[in-house]
Amino acid sequence: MRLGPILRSFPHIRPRSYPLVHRRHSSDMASVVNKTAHPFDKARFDATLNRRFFYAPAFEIYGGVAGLYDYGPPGSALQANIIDQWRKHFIIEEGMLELDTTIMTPSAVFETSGHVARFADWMVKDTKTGDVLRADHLVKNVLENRLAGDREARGLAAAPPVEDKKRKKKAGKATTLKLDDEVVKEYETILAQLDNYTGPELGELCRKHKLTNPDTDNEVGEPQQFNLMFQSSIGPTGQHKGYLRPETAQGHFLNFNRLLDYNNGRVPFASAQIGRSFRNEISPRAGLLRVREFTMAEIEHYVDPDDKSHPRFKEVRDIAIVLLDRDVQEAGSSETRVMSVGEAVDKGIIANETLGYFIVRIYLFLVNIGINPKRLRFRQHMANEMAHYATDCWDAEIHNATGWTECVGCADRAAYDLSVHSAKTGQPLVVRQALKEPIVTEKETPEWNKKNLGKLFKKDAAVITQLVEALDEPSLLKLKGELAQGSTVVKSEDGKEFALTPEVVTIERKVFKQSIREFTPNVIEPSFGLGRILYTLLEHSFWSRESDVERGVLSLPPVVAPTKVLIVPLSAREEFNPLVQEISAKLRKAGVFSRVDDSNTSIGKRYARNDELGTPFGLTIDFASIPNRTVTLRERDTTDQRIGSIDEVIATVTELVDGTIDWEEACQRLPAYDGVQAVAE
Ligand SMILES: Nc1ncnc2c1ncn2[C@@H]1O[C@H](COP(=O)(O)OP(=O)(O)OP(=O)(O)O)[C@@H](O)[C@H]1O
Repeated sequence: MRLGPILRSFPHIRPRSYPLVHRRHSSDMASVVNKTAHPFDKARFDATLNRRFFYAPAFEIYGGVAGLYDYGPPGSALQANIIDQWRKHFIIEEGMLELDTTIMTPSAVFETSGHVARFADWMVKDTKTGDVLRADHLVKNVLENRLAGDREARGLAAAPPVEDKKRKKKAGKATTLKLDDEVVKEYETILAQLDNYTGPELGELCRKHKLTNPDTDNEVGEPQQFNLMFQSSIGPTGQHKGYLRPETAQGHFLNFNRLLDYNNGRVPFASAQIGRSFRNEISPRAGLLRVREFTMAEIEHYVDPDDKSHPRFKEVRDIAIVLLDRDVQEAGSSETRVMSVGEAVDKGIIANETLGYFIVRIYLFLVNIGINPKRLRFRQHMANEMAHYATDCWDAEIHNATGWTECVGCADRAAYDLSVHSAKTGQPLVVRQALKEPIVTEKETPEWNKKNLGKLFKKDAAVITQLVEALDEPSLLKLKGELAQGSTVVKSEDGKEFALTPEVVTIERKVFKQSIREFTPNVIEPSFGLGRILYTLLEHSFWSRESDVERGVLSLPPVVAPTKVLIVPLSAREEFNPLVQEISAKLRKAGVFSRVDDSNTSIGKRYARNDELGTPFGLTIDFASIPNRTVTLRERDTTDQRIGSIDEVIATVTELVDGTIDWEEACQRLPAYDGVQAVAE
């Protein structure tokens, strides 16, 4: 993939900040750090996140509620740093207009947007226990399980586990059965097209393939729609229905006229918003990947429907991305291909330049914060899957222990939202553009004698005017000819006939000059779920050293790491305090977030604890530090240590955190630490 040119175009993504090609991910950690890494262990990973309080079930001491989580200190800091990068990458780099709109929304808004009628998933009920399952998830889980069982029975390499062991066991005897080749093909085809099925089709699949509730092995009933919005009421009367928003987008659209005015009446421009959204998910079981309350970051980019080119597209057109396009999925396959975004737009695979531009910008953002590009793909929506108004839609999917998960949606929503809100409220939500050259047109135009029209036709006058004004050019010409002969007849929809004469109406050819063009802009919408990104980033960053498999390391890039530097005094003796305070103050002044670990435990344990928290650098103050004013600098992934004067090391670590230098450059500045000074006690 060619990243050089694009990195030069977007200055805050510094090519030298842990260069993208050298990014550390759990899957290729061994080659990066030149040490042996232990394979990813989901159970150990989950235990580490829980122990270090990245996040935990909300209301835990009351038993918790499925799909609701609280973030602890490292999780909150990581999320804040991801948001900070998002704001720099999108809002600042692209000059977007930021919003903060309300969560509680009156019902009328979601009735108009279509959410009340259609923001729903298909659910099925266990016929005996009444347990509720999401229909498409049931099909996916059971078929994936059967395929995994088939691979096991054929003695092929076991597929990555799709569910935890307990559920897998419950999912039935089928898990170890060898399947017919045609059945395997059929299951694979169903899975490739899963998002394309309607509710009744999912019901048919359950019946045909005898798909039962994996927890109980009981049959399930017919799929029914379940609306995912949380309903509430606004005010004390209970008469004003409201909803917690399930996305932030409507808040953008309703402020369109003010935003347009703020942007001096010109398109293209984009609004951006980071905030909470709520979805009453049917059965959330996948940790942060499917929750009922989550933070979204959404962009609405307003563009001329007749010109969806993007002024900066040339900066990104050579960047290659992994695509899984619609045709491939509809043919029952999930084979991806690598293609430059320029080629994908030229060939019409991606609908337009603006959509292509945002797909690449999403890719760069994700890779910059530490997502492994080898586990990132863009999947196009299939025909049935796409909202009826959308013209093209691509999901950034990130691979993780549960498979591929949509983390960012990127859709061309056409003019749908602005048009429906405008029609409902009577407020024009349009752009008026002064034309450089006025458009001059000639057309046949009815000229009415209002006095005669009223006298002759009384209350029917309005109907007649409407009938004639609605005629197209050839019909008006025909009318003109008939009037020239003396009279004509027009017919209303209910069959009533009206005879017209030149005393009432004449048709004349007139010249019109149009100097303003009015249009409803189209909207390209990148929509990010920050919790899914945060979770997959943690997974991609987690690994264990072969020398200490019990302990994990989170190789988060410094730019998002919750704490950037750990200050570790070798001993808790008082004489270390002045240096600890001096170093802390200097790091604060340099804008580098640090923490001191002066706990009464071995230095190795303190480092190990902070490796699990993803802290990229450690500064050790030892007994030689006091007379020599030296300090050692440790890098988390390699565990290499260098030594230098306090000021030299602080300057170096500041640049490492900013991303202006990488570890190799730091090593050229600071000599290796041979351990001699530490024992000079
Ligand atoms: N229940 C959820 N929990 C966490 N994040 C979510 C959830 N639903 C949506 N998101 C995030 O919001 C983004 C935009 O929402 P969108 O409406 O496109 O998702 P979706 O298609 O409904 O997702 P899914 O098909 O997985 O339910 C998603 O890409 C995802 O990152």
